[in-house]
Amino acid sequence: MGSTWGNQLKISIYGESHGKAIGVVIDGFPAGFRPDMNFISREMKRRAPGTSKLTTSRKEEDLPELLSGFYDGITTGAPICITIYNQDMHSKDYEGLRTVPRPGHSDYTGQLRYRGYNDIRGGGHFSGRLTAPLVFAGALCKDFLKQSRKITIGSHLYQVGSIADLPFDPTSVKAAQLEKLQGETVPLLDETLLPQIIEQVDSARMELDSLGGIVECAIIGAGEGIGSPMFQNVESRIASLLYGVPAVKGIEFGLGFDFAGKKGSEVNDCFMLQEDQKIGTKTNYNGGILGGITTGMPILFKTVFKPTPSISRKQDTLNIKTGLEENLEIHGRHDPCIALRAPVVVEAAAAVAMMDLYLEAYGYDAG
Ligand SMILES: Cc1cc2nc3c(=O)[nH]c(=O)nc-3n(C[C@H](O)[C@H](O)[C@H](O)COP(=O)(O)O)c2cc1C
Ligand SMILES: C=C(O[C@@H]1CC(C(=O)O)=C[C@@H](OP(=O)(O)O)[C@H]1O)C(=O)O
Repeated sequence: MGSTWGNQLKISIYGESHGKAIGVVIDGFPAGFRPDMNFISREMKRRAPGTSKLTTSRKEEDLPELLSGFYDGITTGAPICITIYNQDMHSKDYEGLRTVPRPGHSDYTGQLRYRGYNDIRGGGHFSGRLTAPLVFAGALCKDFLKQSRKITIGSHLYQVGSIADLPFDPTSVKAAQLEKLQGETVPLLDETLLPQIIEQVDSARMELDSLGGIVECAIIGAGEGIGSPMFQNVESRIASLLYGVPAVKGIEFGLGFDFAGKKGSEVNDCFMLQEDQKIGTKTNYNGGILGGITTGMPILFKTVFKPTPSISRKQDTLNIKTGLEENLEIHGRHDPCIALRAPVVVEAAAAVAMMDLYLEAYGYDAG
């Protein structure tokens, strides 16, 4: 069951991009919680496709229908099941891709794995569309974590193509800053970069091409002492969810790959007593995690999204029936830069992971 994840809180994502519906079953969510449905619908809108020329032109409302797990707007403790009906499918765009697979997408490997029975339309279950139910689960968890533990999760576009934003300050990210970013269509720390970003993404699109990008995410208020060695550590819980998101090709915590060129004396986070008399560290190169367990400092990580594989430019591929190389021109509706829609998806993955860790640490009836 590749689409089920979790220990205390289990999520199971179902559906295909051009099937009737997509959705999620969430098992283990605490009873007695009244979610803020306006907040959840705002989060769904942050991810939804078809909102500008910088996204795929497929138009979906992404309105979740609540099928179970709520009574009078309050969670009952029973499994929560939500469905999002697909509305705007152009399945003709995908004819022929079984024989002539798209470079960089799942057409070829999906067939290998499922002996040709996979639904290839719109990428089927491999589609980025399956992040809509993940965002629902994430929004529910984010709301719970905020209300019951004052845990805040937010992110910004750290890089789009060749344009780099400022990084978060690793020792002093603030809840208000993260909440402000959640309200932005293109969340940036240096907002003056927005026109350049729009121009770069649009020119990639005009050149029938696509761009990659990096999302930097921060979790604050998670507290200290959460997580367990070795395989239930905070990094692996967050990363295992994020690697389930299509187009994610790398994640780094704290200084990440830049640790390689540093000396221990430069990057050991020295302990100190903070203003509130809590133990903290003077720096936060480890991104708030030591030994897989939270230190109490902000948790920080970056996630890289590859450039959208479906580009309109003519590409080489193989006709897997004839064994002959062919040219492929993709005529469909695709994101010129997945990273632009990804911040809310990254935050959702972080929220589900933190909720699972939180229930593990504090018990099922916590909150
Ligand atoms: C929010 C989101 C939107 C995406 N939009 C597209 C798209 O429009 N066209 C496309 O080819 N891939 C898109 N992708 C990425 C593909 O689904 C992904 O590259 C493909 O399933 C292969 O998986 P992999 O890149 O993880 O190897 C999107 C991914 C996400 C998360
Ligand atoms: C529908 C969404 O994005 C889709 C993700 C996607 C892919 O290959 O991942 C390919 C496109 O699908 P279609 O050809 O059906 O328009 C995107 O539009 C969504 O994010 O909700």
